[in-house]
Amino acid sequence: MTFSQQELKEQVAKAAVDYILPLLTPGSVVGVGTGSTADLFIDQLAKHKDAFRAAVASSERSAKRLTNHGIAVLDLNEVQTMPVYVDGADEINALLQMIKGGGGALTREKIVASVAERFVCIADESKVVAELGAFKLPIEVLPMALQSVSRQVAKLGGQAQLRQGFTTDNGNPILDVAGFSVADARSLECQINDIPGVVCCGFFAKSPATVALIATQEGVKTLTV
Ligand SMILES: O=C[C@H](O)[C@H](O)[C@H](O)COP(=O)(O)O
Repeated sequence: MTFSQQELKEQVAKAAVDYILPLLTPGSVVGVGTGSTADLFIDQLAKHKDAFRAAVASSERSAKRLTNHGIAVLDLNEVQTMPVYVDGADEINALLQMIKGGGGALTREKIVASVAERFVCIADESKVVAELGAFKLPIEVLPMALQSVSRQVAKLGGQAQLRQGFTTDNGNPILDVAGFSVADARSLECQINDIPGVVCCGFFAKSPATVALIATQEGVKTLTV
């Protein structure tokens, strides 16, 4: 029997809830990511509403899904710490460094994750890569800096393309950048962050995941560094 990608995502969403439940108390706030895998995690988390107090969402989309399940959603400014942040990824390597932002939520994801004690990445095995970079790197940019950032990105070896018809929850456009050589994702993340006008880039390399739960045809595997 071969599991579909959707079934693998469902399996890892369930595994994520099993993983985080021992970390929660009735007063805990859970950090919640964005995307199709995070959606399934929210659906599973909703079965355990008594195990925690509330959630902080990394997007309007996730906030709505949480609220629809009757889970209280707090503004991040109301929260000092969270035991865990759970989110998907577009790519993840053996160091648990990721590319995120395929859904455009990268900036809020990075912010919410930074407040949590652990980042639990949940993904199906198609997201695991030897080297980051086949997935175009999303960069959230201030509108006035689209062209200047694109030129700076070209100097770093990337070809930037505006994500058409899309603005983030913060009201900004996204550049999707192909062609980077990503031998050192951490260094490249810092270089991109330093470009004036960049709000956030989709590398999560300086602060990788704490643990990755990866759904495979042989079951959910737990990866740590
Ligand atoms: O902005 C979107 C997020 O970074 C997602 O975590 C990422 O795109 C993975 O999404 P999915 O679980 O739908 O593949």
